[in-house]
Amino acid sequence: MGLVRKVVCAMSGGVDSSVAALLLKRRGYSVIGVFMKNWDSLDENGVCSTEKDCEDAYRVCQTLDIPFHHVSYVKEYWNDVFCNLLNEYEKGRTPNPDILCNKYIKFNLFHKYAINTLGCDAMATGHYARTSLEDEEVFRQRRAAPPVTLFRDRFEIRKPVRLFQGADLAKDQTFFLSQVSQDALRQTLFPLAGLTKEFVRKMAAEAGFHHVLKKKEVTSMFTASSNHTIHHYCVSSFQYLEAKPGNLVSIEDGTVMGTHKGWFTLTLGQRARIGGQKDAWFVVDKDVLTGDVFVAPTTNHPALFRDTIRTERFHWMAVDPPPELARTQMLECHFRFIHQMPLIPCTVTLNMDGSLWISLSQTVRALTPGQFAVLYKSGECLGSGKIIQLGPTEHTLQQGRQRLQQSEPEAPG
Ligand SMILES: Nc1ncnc2c1ncn2[C@@H]1O[C@H](COP(=O)(O)OP(=O)(O)OP(=O)(O)O)[C@@H](O)[C@H]1O
Repeated sequence: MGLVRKVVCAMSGGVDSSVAALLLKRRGYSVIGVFMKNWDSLDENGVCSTEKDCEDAYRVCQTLDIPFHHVSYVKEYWNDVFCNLLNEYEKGRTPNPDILCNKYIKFNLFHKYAINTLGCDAMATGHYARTSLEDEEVFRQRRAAPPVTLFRDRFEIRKPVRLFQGADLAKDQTFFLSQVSQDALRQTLFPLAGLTKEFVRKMAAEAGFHHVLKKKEVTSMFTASSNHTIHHYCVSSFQYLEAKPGNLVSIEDGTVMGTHKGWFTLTLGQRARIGGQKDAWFVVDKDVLTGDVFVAPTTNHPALFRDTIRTERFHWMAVDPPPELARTQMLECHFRFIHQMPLIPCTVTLNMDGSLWISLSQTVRALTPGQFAVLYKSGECLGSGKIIQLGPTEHTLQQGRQRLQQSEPEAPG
């Protein structure tokens, strides 16, 4: 193998990927900056924000004196991500476009473009995340091994590459990377792995990237800090779905409280606007067959809380389930289904079909089908699986207990 030191840096025109490119260059790699266009969108002034971001990425490349390319995945994004979103909505689920974009576009098509078309040895992004290979590189770099050795090892190491949280836990983005393939992970560098956002901003200022520092935090097309945020961004997809109006039904006594324009416009835990009601009501369930959306009064109603979910076949970052799970069918680890939500201890059971039952140590509000259950153990992101089934809510359990008490025969005497 000849000298393998070419790296494509995915550049969004934001601070993080600009500093990622700067660090790669300082580490002695031959860097190519590439901007990806996934979506045609106009801001409130009718300006295409994608073009502005592309221009910003180009200016950073000029400052760094590295080549710049741009690629369009608008068609592929539409087919692989957007249509996937529409399908999920039709099933009554709330999807996560960011995770799907990383899986199908950035760490699939873009990865292939970097390796096969541009002939590079690796790709890099400005994500705050770390892989096990990065650790080994750091170890070797301490012994002053040249980059050529590092890359050769990268291809020759057989053991699976693992994904870890980066040094800045407040910016941890492993949640969004939890569906990425082993092949792509093996050939990806995360130059910001050991840095904090604060330090990255300082580096950007020192490097003269003032135009990217001035921007508001640039994010991928959708960045979701909560179920509702994702949902808000996805509203644009509703125009492509057939409106399916139905009733808003009280979970407490079955009373019809009002109507809705289509259940896909409502997600679990979201406030349902019901005319004539003094108090706030929240979506707790949907019946895809009848179109009924069930609602409950108060944001902390027991019908919103549950502690068990089932996922689709789970995607393990390291390909196979952890040995402990394969051996005993059980694993103690941590769970999150929303980016940056505090990790919750859980017990995981592996099913024959590769799906998981996840039992949480506490009830969680608005666990939502379509979202991804992401698992962590000691700072490692183990992977994720789409939530497809929910366990009983506190409300169902309370009702069950009441019925049981009512049906119990009176004690004799
Ligand atoms: N349009 C794009 N073109 C090329 N790469 C992109 C694009 N959007 C995102 N990326 C890559 O994905 C990484 C994560 O993007 P995301 O927007 O989720 O996070 P970010 O922390 O705001 O990153 P940045 O500050 O670089 O925009 C970016 O750092 C960049 O490497």
